[in-house]
Amino acid sequence: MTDSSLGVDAPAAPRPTPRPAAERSAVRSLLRLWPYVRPVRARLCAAAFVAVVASCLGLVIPLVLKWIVDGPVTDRDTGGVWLGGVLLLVIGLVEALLFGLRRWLVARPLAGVEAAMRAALYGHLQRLPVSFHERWPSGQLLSRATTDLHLLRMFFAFPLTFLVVNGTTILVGCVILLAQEWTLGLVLLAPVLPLVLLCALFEMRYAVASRRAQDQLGDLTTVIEEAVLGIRVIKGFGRHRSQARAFRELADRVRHTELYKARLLAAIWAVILTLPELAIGAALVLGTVQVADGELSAGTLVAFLSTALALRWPVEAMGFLLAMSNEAATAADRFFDVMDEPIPPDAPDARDAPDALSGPSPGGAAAAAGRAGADGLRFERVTFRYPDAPPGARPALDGIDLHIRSGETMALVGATGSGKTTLTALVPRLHEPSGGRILLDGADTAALSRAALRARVAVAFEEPTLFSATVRENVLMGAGEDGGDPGAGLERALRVAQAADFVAALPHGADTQVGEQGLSLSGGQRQRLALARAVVGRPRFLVLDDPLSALDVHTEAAVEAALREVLATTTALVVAHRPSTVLLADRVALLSGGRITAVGTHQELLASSPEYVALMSGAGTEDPRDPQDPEGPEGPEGKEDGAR
Ligand SMILES: Nc1ncnc2c1ncn2[C@@H]1O[C@H](COP(=O)(O)OP(=O)(O)OP(=O)(O)O)[C@@H](O)[C@H]1O
Repeated sequence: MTDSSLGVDAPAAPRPTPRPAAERSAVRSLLRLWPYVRPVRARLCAAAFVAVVASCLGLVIPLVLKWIVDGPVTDRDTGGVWLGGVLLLVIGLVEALLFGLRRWLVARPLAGVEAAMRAALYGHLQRLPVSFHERWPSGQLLSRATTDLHLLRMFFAFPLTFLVVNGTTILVGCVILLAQEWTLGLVLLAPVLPLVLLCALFEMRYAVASRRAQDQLGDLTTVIEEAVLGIRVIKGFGRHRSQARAFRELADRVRHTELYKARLLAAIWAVILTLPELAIGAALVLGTVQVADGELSAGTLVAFLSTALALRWPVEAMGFLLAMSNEAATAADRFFDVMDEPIPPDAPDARDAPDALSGPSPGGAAAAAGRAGADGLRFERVTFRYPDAPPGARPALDGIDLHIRSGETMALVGATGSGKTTLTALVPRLHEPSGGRILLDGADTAALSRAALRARVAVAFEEPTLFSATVRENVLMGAGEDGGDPGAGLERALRVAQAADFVAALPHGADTQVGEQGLSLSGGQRQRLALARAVVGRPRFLVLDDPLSALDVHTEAAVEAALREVLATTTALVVAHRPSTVLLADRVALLSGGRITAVGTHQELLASSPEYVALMSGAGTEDPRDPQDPEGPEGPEGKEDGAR
């Protein structure tokens, strides 16, 4: 996610580069949507058929007119004229009814198609790895899930049908025109070739502009979203003016692109309107001369011109239909940009695969922690490099060897940027190690399905995220499916996290809606709820990334006292910055420059590691490594090797 909350220059958020226009085919892009349209194909075809019939019925009107003019009018037959009038009325009514039927046929199924595509996109986004979400601006994803899918529904409902309907109507109309008087017909058809060429040129240019506009709209969505989420920072630093300027610049870019699109559309529309009008004018002059020479009946000329005029709307609408189809093709490309992102392969589900961790449910963690053969959490030569790290930079984690015995609590201590958060994120496989392996009770995490892994490992991050749901729902998110009595679990978790009192004081207790990101709660309250979520499922392995950083000293002491009870029955890795948190642990691992440089009890490290002493006294807070330096400050041999 980009941080442009305080941006002054309205930087365009990074986004995947679209394919060059030459490689792109609007038809190919739209054809990829077939699997989603397939279930409603019968309805769509029926709707298109009904619309074709309705539209072609409109072409019968000139033929009736010809009959009225050459027949009853010439013969001064009033009854015949009335009959013709009634016939025209009936044809008009049937046409209107058929168009209404078309709309009814597509409305509901297409809402279903849009919902199915949105569900597929959402499901895919949930399964994509964290590295994808770090790379993609959230606004780009939001605009794909909303604006682009809406454009696609509009395309199925309107342009898709009417490209077929209008195409068929124009074809049938041309046959009627040629059949009535082929010389006049040819005059009318003269602009077809230049029109087709101009439309192709328009299509190419409009496709590029339309992609640009939709991407810029995504960037704008990102800025709006960040401005809303970061409203406190913006107000706090008085940056609303620069923020508004940044927004205006981006909005201006969108406006320019939209104006360019409008100019393109106006140009093609002018051509589409003018050329056929000129042709109709020429045919009118030629036809009148023919009628005057007696080569053509007046009725035929009336019918001919009425047919030509009836074809005006189908021809004129082509410009809009092509523009809308192009926007839909762009929306399809943007949809598939996300859907084509590969989901990392997962091991078979624990139910199907032999699972080295099979045994008690998460609720039986106590037994598991102490049971014979349980090996705890083991890192073996684990290396991790962020995909977007500068080339030549040292990996964030480098050859980590660490063993947390079953039932043990290990504190992870290190300067800012030393890799603590990265290491904790590898356990639930939020990132995949670049090398080495991580074992849970002897089972390689890479061989476990993500579902099985996450049922056993619970995490609480320093930055606690709460969802717009009740306290109960937020906390029970951490309970397994088979987590026993959720009420009792919730109570216990809230008690451990010292959250029971403030939750009871909320207007509806645990059923209080905590709002988007829990903004109505204090940082410490949110952190305690996140901690409750981590412990509610009685996980066998607990990973806590500095979970008490936002608490005051008294609350922290109370949480620690209650947390001891939980930690006694689980295998835990706890990132700690303060001595009070470190004291929760049996042993401490010191992480420095992405390497474990010492392991021991708090007292042992105080006696043996000056870096640890500095960290605990608050003196050393910044990791000394230079990300560009491949060997780090002490070179490859310079570290104490006390990891095992
Ligand atoms: N998404 C990322 N892409 C590239 N590099 C990253 C990314 N996230 C973190 N890093 C880098 O990896 C290193 C370790 O970061 P990490 O967040 O694990 O440190 P930390 O020890 O948890 O720091 P802190 O105590 O401040 O939370 C840092 O140099 C950081 O700049």
